[in-house]
Amino acid sequence: MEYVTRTGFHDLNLASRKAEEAALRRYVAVAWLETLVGPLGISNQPSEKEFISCLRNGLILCNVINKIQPGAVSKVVESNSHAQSLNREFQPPRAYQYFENVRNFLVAIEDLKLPAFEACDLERDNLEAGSAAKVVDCILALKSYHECKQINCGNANGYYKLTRSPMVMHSATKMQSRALSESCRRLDLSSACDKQPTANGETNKLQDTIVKVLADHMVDTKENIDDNLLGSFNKRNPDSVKLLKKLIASCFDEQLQNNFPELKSVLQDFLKENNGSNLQSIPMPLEDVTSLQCSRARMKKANPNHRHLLKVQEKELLDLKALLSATRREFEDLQSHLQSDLKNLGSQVEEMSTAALQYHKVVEENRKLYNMVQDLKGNIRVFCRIRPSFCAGMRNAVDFIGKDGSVVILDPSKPQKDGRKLFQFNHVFGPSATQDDVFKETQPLIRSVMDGYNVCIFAYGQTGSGKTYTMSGPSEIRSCTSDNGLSLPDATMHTVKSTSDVLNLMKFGEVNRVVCSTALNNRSSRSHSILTVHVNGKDGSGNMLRSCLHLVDLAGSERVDKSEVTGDRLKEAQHINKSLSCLGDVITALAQKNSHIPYRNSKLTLLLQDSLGGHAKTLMFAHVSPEGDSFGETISTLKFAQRVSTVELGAARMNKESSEVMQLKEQIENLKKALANKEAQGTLSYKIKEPKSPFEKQKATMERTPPRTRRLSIENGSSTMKSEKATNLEDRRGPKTPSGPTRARRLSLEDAEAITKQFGNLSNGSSMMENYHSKAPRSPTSSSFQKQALKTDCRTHIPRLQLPKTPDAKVLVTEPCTENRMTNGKGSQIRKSLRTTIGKLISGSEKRNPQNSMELKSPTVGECNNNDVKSPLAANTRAVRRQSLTGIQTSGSDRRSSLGGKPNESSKTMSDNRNAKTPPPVHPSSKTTKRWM
Ligand SMILES: Nc1ncnc2c1ncn2[C@@H]1O[C@H](COP(=O)(O)OP(=O)(O)OP(=O)(O)O)[C@@H](O)[C@H]1O
Repeated sequence: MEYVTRTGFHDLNLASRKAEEAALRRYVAVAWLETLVGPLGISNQPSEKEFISCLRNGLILCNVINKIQPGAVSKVVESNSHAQSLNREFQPPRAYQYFENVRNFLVAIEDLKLPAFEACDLERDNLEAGSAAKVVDCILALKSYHECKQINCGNANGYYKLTRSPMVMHSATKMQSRALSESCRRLDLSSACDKQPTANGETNKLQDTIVKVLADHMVDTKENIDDNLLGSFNKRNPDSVKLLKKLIASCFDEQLQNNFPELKSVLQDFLKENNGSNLQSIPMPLEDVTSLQCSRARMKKANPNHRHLLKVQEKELLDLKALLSATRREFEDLQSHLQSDLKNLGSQVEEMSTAALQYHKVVEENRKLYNMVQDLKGNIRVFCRIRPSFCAGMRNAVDFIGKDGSVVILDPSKPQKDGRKLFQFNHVFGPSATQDDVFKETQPLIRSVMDGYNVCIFAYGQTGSGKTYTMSGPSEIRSCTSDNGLSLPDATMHTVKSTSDVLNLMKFGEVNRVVCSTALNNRSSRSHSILTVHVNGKDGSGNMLRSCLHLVDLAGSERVDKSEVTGDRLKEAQHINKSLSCLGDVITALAQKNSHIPYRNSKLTLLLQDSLGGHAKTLMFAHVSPEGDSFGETISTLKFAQRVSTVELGAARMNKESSEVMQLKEQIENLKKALANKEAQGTLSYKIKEPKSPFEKQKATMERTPPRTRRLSIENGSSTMKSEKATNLEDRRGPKTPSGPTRARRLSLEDAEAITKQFGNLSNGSSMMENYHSKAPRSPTSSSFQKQALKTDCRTHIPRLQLPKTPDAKVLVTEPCTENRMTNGKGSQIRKSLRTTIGKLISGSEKRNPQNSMELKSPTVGECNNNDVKSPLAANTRAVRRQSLTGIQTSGSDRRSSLGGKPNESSKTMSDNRNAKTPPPVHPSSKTTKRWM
């Protein structure tokens, strides 16, 4: 083993020395040639290849020999650049011409008896071993000859010495070649190895392997391992990289890798820098340890900045690694935080949804409780408002206003004690109360409207007491219309979406309201004004809520002797007072719980029937003027208000329609359509002759529905213009007619009811507004009386079943006949389904909407219908039928009768039907008219 190692080093030494010597000789030869012919254009330490290339054209050689021995080569083929510039057509010499140069040079050399070489030695790119050395020897021999000739003054024969030993030349040119020697020595492996003691067996083994590979390489390439090799590494010469890889592959094994980690890292860095290859993919990187150590030492010396940079970079790398791991940790923390946050969020959302559900429940509960409180407070409430006095010097009739709703009125003409009268109301607004104060107290009722209750707010009081001011606000926007330009337009309904829509509509209504100056009020309203806001909405469960708000600004009662009105104004005053007197009668009857309530005596009371005796919530503003001379009117007003406050209304009821009812209605509509389609197809041949004239119509109706004629005779009988007999008849029928909510009203507002509304504080909910406008009072016999019939029931928006007016109704009437003629069973099924559905609807929630069903009158049905009514003339069947059509409840009613009776009395009244004895009618103009006029 020891032997092998020594041999290896010997070979390496030899090869290295040979290579060094060859390089040195080339160096000397080039240096000498340049002294004679100038720069050769190659490095001073040329490789063999470079050296040969430089001499290949023989030009330098010829010039040199001609300088030493003038005329040795007589003709030299030149590539003269000067000649090129003069002659544009100059052609560069061809290769064979250059060959002449070489040949002539070699002839001259032979003549001088100097060692020559072969011309082909200059021609090959791949040099054979020793071929370049021959050229170098030749040149160095020529040099010696020249030197000798110089020493012997031109005679060199026998004195020159062939300097084939490089060591001699080395010593001779020691000073010049110091730099080259240094660089060669750096890679002189043998000398380095000699200095490095072997650390252990593995190091020796590694060294041997490296030396062997390098020696082979040097032998192969005839080059020493010098800076050229390093240069070629830097130029990424594939040969040098191949060498390196060979070294790595052949010498480096796993164990060595572990023993020389530093070597490995340096080698990796080197390859990365110079070849871009990744040593990870190279199985065993290797470098001579000694050489590596030398390199590193050199690196330390030559480039301390790099070392520093490397250290800094290593440090940065470590920092980055630390940062990376810290970031990873942070990322993991964040991830876990995110997870927990998401969990929390989920649970919070769950909680929120639960809370939302709870909230809805609480809101619902709150609504119930709120309305319960309202019920307890009483569904009819009375507020008194006293307007500011206009006469500063006059004695005030209002003596005291208590915060508990009490007010003391003082008779100015009587001594203090006797003249004092105490009244108690739900609230009293003094002269200083603002509209805001009033609204604050009124607002809860608005909320009730949104909850589905019907609400009526009306202002009552003598003329000029401030009714319009309360209902419409301080804005004086009313316009006076000329006396003869009055009109009574039909009530119209408009969709409103915002407060401004409402206000615009109010302005529109105000224009139509008659206002004129009297001795008591220079802007006296000559009509009642009613603004109705219909609210439709859906609650959370999909139930439909329908409600309405009546805002009623009554025309003021006035003593005509005081108001000093004449002509049309006088007529207006009479009608105003008459309708107010009717209102008083109704209130009195309600307060006394009479079985008969004379709603029909006036359009006003008919209009307010639902509010006064139904299931609505009612608020009355009693307005009084504080002046002493109004004492009488004030007392009247307050007494009336007191009476109103004693009225017990039935429990307010929400107008809620379940989704089931809605579905049934929809079903009915669909069935109606299907039936109409059937008719259109001509399967029904029987048709009822349509009455043409109004008289015929009426007659037809009478014939078809004799009993209902009376119930539906509101158009005819409700007018105060009817004969007293007729009025009394109507009054008698009063208790027998359906109660408020079960009745559809057809009104002809022939009275002095110019109706205009104002409602500015509803801010949400979709609503419909009806404006009821009426002319100033006309003659009761006016021909327009019939034309101006208005439908005013707040619930009239529920889709109607106007069967008698539609082809469907006809079908119902002729049902048995048509059914017999049906050729297929489809129509029959449809009708059956329709009847079932209608039956369900009527007997269910539809009881609240009698107007839908009241028009389902078909007296002949019983006679013809074989399917549903077995005995058409049976009284009980008709009663049931009538009940279902009119919505009158025969039993089970838990509400107080709107007619003032008790629940069981009510039902008794119903069951007693028309045979019930009613109290004698109270003529509206008997007492109260006097009181007001
Ligand atoms: N609270 C009040 N504050 C200030 N002025 C008021 C108040 N109430 C009424 N007025 C004024 O009194 C006058 C009469 O009021 P208003 O027209 O409202 O009475 P009215 O009862 O509607 O009369 P009529 O029945 O004749 O129409 C108006 O000029 C009005 O501005």
